Amino acid sequence: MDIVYIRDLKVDTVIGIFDWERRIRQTVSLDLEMATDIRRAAATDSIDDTLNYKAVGKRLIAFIQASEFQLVETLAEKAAAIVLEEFGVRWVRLQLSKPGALRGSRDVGVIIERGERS
Ligand SMILES: Nc1nc2c(c(=O)[nH]1)N=C([C@H](O)[C@@H](O)CO)CN2
Repeated sequence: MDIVYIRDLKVDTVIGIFDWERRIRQTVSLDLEMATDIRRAAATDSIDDTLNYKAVGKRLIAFIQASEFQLVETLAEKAAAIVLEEFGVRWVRLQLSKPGALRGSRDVGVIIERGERS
C-alpha cells in the first residue's frame, strides 16, 4: 500500500462548545494519510492516474470553512467521509488538531482511521 499525504492543512472555521467559540473563527489543522497505489501514475507520469492531493485539499478547505460543528470529533468524521466517498480512497488516517485550545498544550484533537487498510 502506498500513501498520498497532506500535512498541516490549516483552515479557519467555527468550532467549539462554548458560546464565545460560536462567535469567532478558529484555525484547525489537518494531517491526512490516504491509501493508494502510486505505481500506475509513476509509470505514466500522469495526474489522471493518481489521487490528486490538491483536489482533496481544496474540497476539504471548502467544506471546513463552511462548517459550524461543536466537536472536533464531528468535523474529523465528516472530513474522512468526504475523502472515502468522493475520492475513492479505501483507507484514510486523519488527524484534526485544534491549536491553543488547552492552556499549556500546543494543540489537542483527534486521530481517526476509516476504511480498510489492506
Ligand atoms: N473530545 C473533545 N473535547 C473537547 C472538545 C472537543 O471538540 N472534543 N472541545 C472543547 C472546547 O470547544 C475547547 O476546544 C475550547 O477550548 C473542549 N473539549
